[in-house]
Amino acid sequence: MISIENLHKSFSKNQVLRGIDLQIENGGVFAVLGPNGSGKTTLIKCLLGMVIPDHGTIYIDDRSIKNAWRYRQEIDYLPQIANFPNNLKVKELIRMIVDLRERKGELQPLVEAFNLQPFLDKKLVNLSGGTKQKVNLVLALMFDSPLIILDEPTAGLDPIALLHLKKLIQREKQKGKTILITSHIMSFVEEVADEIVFLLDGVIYFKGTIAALREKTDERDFEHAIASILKETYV
Ligand SMILES: Nc1ncnc2c1ncn2[C@@H]1O[C@H](COP(=O)(O)OP(=O)(O)OP(=O)(O)O)[C@@H](O)[C@H]1O
Repeated sequence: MISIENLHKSFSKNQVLRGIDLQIENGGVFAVLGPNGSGKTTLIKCLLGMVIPDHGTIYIDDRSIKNAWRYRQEIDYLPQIANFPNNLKVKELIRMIVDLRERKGELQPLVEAFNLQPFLDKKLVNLSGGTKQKVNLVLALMFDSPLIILDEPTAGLDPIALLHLKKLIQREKQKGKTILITSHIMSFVEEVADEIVFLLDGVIYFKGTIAALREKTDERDFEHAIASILKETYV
């Protein structure tokens, strides 16, 4: 279980997280939502130890992550923007990540799902944006960790790849894993998420099911429910 208590993070005068309290139970798909710049990636990076919070504590399975690092071995992560050396071939990149993680990983079914076989000998610089995203998804899903964090996983994917991604997320969920996702694609969130966590003004505005959000906002569907919250912030 992830437990976050009173988390604060500012970048100079920009107070991004202003007291996040959040509990994520083990098992299920949780979508972290919020407008651009609301701090979704910052929150995720705090969980991964890539951003150090100014204040507050994060526990994963009852252990504080402060000054710990081993816990990261049990997390698979798809960054929003992955910056790998462009002159590497896809198969070289995969081998490098396998070596770094010192785990074997299950590669072939994912390569097949995303139809990446023809690209394994190609350099990253020569791949399209969507193909790069498929490679990054393979790297994020191949290690069978109990916690998977996917920052904007649908970015650039064609409809077939999107279908495979949804299937893979369901498959990982059925194994009892906890999957955190950020996305601005509401139809995707509606299909895959068990619960949503909505970040607004640096705090958790809402955590619960989509049905509960519809009720809270008195809107007939998910997209309108989200729009009604966002409208308040755009005024
Ligand atoms: N390393 C950094 N240095 C300075 N400011 C940063 C840094 N990282 C994030 N920020 C700022 O923090 C705020 C939140 O950014 P973050 O990327 O967490 O938002 P987000 O909710 O993920 O946005 P989006 O939906 O656009 O991906 C933004 O104003 C951003 O400019």
